[in-house]
Amino acid sequence: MPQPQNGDPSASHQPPLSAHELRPSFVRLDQYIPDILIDLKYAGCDNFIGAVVDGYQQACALLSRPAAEALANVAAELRQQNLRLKIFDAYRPQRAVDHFLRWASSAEDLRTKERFYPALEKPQLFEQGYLFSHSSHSRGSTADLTLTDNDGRELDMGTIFDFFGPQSWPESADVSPHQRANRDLLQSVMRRHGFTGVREEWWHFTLADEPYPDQYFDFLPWE
Ligand SMILES: C[C@@H](N)C(=O)N[C@H](C)C(=O)O
Ligand SMILES: [Zn+2]
Repeated sequence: MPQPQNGDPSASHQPPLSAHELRPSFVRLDQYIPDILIDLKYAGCDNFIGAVVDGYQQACALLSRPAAEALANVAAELRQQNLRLKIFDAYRPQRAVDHFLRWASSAEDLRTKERFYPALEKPQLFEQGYLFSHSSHSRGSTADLTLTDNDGRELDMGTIFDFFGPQSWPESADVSPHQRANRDLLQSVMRRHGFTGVREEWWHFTLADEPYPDQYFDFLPWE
C-alpha cells in the first residue's frame, strides 16, 4: 500500500474548520480571475483514473483566497505577454485522494496505464512521488496548471498533464528547446508570485505561504 505522505495531518492540533466557516476563506477561480481557463480533469473521464473522481461531481475550481490572489497576479503578468492560465486541478477534497488510493490498490484496472504511467506499476506512483495519501491539494493552496496562448491553445510542455514518469520532471533533459523554454516560463512566473513547484511534475504548484499548512479538508466546493 502507498506509504509516503505529503504532510502529516495528525500533526495539526487545531479543530477542523467546517465548510461554512471556510467559505469566506476560499474563492472560485472562474469568478476571481476573468480570463482564466478551467479544465478540471478529475471532473471528467480523461484522467489517470479513467472516471469522474469522488468530490468532482461538479466542476468547481476553488482555492484559498491568498492562493487565488497570487494566481491573479500570475495571470496579470501573463496577460502582458498574451498568455493565459489553464487550471487542471485546484482544491481537492480528501475523498478524491481516497478514490486515488482505492484505484491504486486494484491491480486489475490497468485501462489508463498506457496513456498515463506506461513505465510504472501502481504502487510506484506513490513510492516515486507522483501521488500521496494526503495531498497538498487538500490544503487548498495548490493548483495543477499550464499556460495557453490568448486563444486558449496550450503551450507545449513536453508531456500531457498527469503523465507519471521522468519526462514530466520540470528539469527533465528529455524535452525540446521549445518545451524547455515553455517549462522555464511557467516555473519562473509561478515562483515570482510566491509558488513553489515539485521535482516530479511540471504542472504542480503550492503557495509557499499557504494559510492552512496542517489541514487536509474534505468539504465539497459547491456546498
Ligand atoms: C495527481 C497529480 N495531479 C498530483 O497532484 N500529484 C501530487 C503529488 C499530489 O497528489 O499531491
Ligand atoms: Zn498537483
